[in-house]
Amino acid sequence: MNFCSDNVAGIAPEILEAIARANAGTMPSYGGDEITARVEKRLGEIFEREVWAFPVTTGTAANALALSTLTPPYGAVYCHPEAHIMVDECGAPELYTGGAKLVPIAGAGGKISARDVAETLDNARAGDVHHVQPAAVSLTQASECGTAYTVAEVGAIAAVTKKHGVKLHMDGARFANAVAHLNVTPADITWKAGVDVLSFGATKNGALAAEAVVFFDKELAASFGFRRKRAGHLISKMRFISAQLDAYLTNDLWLRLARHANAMAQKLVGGLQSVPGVHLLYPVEANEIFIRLPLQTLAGLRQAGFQFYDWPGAAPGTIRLVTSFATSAADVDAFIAKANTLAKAA
Ligand SMILES: Cc1ncc(COP(=O)(O)O)c(C=O)c1O
Ligand SMILES: C[C@@H](O)[C@H](N)C(=O)O
Repeated sequence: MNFCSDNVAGIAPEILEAIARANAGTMPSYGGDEITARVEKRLGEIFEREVWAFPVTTGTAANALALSTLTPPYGAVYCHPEAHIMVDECGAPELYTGGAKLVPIAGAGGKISARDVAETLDNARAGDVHHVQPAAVSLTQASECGTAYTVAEVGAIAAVTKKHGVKLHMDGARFANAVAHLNVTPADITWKAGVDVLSFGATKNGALAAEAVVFFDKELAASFGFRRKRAGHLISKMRFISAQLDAYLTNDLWLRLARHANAMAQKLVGGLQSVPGVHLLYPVEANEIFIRLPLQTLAGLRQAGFQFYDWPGAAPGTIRLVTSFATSAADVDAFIAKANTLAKAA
């Protein structure tokens, strides 16, 4: 069983069927099709307001291109040191913004605080020609540590960014998992709290390759289509990306898939509490678990065929376990049973 990432899971059957259904006949290309139009309308319904939505095929493209609308090339984009845009996008944000600087703001559990954002922006040397200029803050929801920002936390950060004339981006590669955990409305945790643009993720939660950059500000959205095309991310047969999002957003499939992934993570972390030598690093508020286990136990789990990442930069024995819509209760029970057997035998 593979707990490396939700990226290792397949495609939710409803989404695969939607792709096949979209394969009937011809449709206008480059997003001119009816499915793409329907997706933007559906996102408006879900977010309870008009939105400007642009499908892309990767979360990295969603993040980097979204940020390119928020900052000049001499700008500063503030994010957590473990943010995906900082650590795992190979310079795409820097490339597509024309060179903006990613500036880390530390914070516990993968989250940054309004207080630290305020202190950073208060001391950012705005107007000083020798310094990058504050332009955007990026939050990851759910975070790279498997935690979720509350509505109040997002709102407090947004109050600071707005005071400083700085935009607020949300990396929502696992947005569904956060919404499912928090039990809030998509509107409350985004634009109503002050978010300007959301990378709305679907790939990790059952899509083949589908994300949507969702703008809550028409002016910010105005240049995105050109930036997407220039980056080579305007998909000619867009209907097949949009069909994934259409199915994802139908009958709350996106939330049902995320709820299952989150429930499996809760089952897993609940079962692991009894394993001798286990140490949980962060609260489990989505579908990612960060734990430390004895190295011998980890070796035995790998020998038994379980797959998971050693977490880079963390203490020896620290691993990440990620559940998905496809994780079964039997998968979870097997991991817990094996971990217990190995730890007790050590
Ligand atoms: C938090 C987060 N943001 C963005 C991404 C980027 O997604 P992609 O790998 O599709 O570029 C990932 C990838 O898993 C991620 O974990
Ligand atoms: C790159 C890797 O971290 C990926 N974003 C994941 O969460 O699995």
